[in-house]
Amino acid sequence: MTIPEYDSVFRKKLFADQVALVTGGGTGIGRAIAHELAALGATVVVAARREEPLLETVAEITEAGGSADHVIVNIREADDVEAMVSAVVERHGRLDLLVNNAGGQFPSPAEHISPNGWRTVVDLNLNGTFLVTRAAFNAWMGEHGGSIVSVVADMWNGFPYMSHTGAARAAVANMTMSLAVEWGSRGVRVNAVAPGTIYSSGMSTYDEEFQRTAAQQSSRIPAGRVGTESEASAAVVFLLSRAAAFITGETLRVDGGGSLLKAPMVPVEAHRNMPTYEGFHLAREIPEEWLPQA
Ligand SMILES: CCC/C=C/C(=O)SCCNC(=O)CCNC(=O)[C@H](O)C(C)(C)COP(=O)([O-])OP(=O)([O-])OC[C@H]1O[C@@H](n2cnc3c(N)ncnc32)[C@H](O)[C@@H]1OP(=O)([O-])[O-]
Ligand SMILES: NC(=O)C1=CN([C@@H]2O[C@H](COP(=O)(O)OP(=O)(O)OC[C@H]3O[C@@H](n4cnc5c(N)ncnc54)[C@H](OP(=O)(O)O)[C@@H]3O)[C@@H](O)[C@H]2O)C=CC1
Repeated sequence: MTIPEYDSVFRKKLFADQVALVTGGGTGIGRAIAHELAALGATVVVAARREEPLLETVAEITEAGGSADHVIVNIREADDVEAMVSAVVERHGRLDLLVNNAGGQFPSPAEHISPNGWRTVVDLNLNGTFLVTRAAFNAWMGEHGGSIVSVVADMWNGFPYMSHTGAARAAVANMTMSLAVEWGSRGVRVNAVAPGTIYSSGMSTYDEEFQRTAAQQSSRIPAGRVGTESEASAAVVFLLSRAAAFITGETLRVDGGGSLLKAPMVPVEAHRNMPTYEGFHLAREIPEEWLPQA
């Protein structure tokens, strides 16, 4: 299927002569970011574990008149990451823009997450993001400057059934602030985007019930709906661009206001398993009708 050139709201040659690396750039949000950056003049390298989606995205971008290629990488492997960043700099002579988009997790009650399941999700979303960021800084940006945006998640106020990824993404938001301070003097801006529920290819990795709940809960947020891949991409592109030249260390929410009025994605059951504390013998007893009707 021929797809038309990406219809970005930003101006055409915004990233002319710049080189961008987008991890997870073969699918979903990453694919949209790769398309948008290429449509704005960047040479885009997409990177992930599976070659087929990467090749498809590269072919689409090329067909639309953009410049792109791909690298196979598992961002959980430090050697892979070093090789990926070296390949980008060797092939294209520079690395101006980095989008840490690769990531993911599985929904699970915390008590059922195995030690290895926890480690894997933290390894992917926190350690992998750090490894790629560090490699990009050491190979190019530390000397020449650059702009980095990491995709995190709506982990504000906790992330039930997603405790592993919530912890890892909150850590990335904190790392973003640390690196913004450490690397400001090197001309490197470091920001993040925190999407709410985005109707992306990633959603189909979840079972039907999870997807149904996510859609239903999203209709109860201020925007009244889920978000699109392009809405996430536009925020990433803005933060990468010179329009955000005075923004660093920020995590921008792209969630239709959902994090302000969070509709829980898991049922919160009525119960009486948290007894009250009475430290004062004249304390008023809570009337029966104010207690949960289990
Ligand atoms: C509203 C939603 C907001 C967010 C949306 C999105 O992010 S959309 C984007 C969505 N896109 C993505 O998420 C894409 C990227 N995500 C992924 O590739 C996987 O989710 C991954 C991060 C677990 C890595 O997978 P991998 O194949 O490389 O890992 P592995 O096979 O080596 O397993 C390692 C450990 O994890 C355990 N385990 C794995 N799955 C489950 C499960 N369902 N249940 C329980 N446990 C599970 C597995 O059992 C093992 O532990 P064990 O048995 O040794 O104790
Ligand atoms: N959709 C949503 O509602 C939300 C998404 N996000 C985050 O946005 C990002 C993009 O997600 P989305 O597009 O929706 O989903 P996708 O599942 O389509 O994207 C995840 C991408 O990450 C890549 N990836 C996963 N593990 C690795 C790895 N170890 N090394 C290299 N690449 C890897 C995958 O490619 P491959 O498997 O080939 O390696 C894939 O391209 C993710 O970080 C996701 O968690 C955050 C909040 C909400």
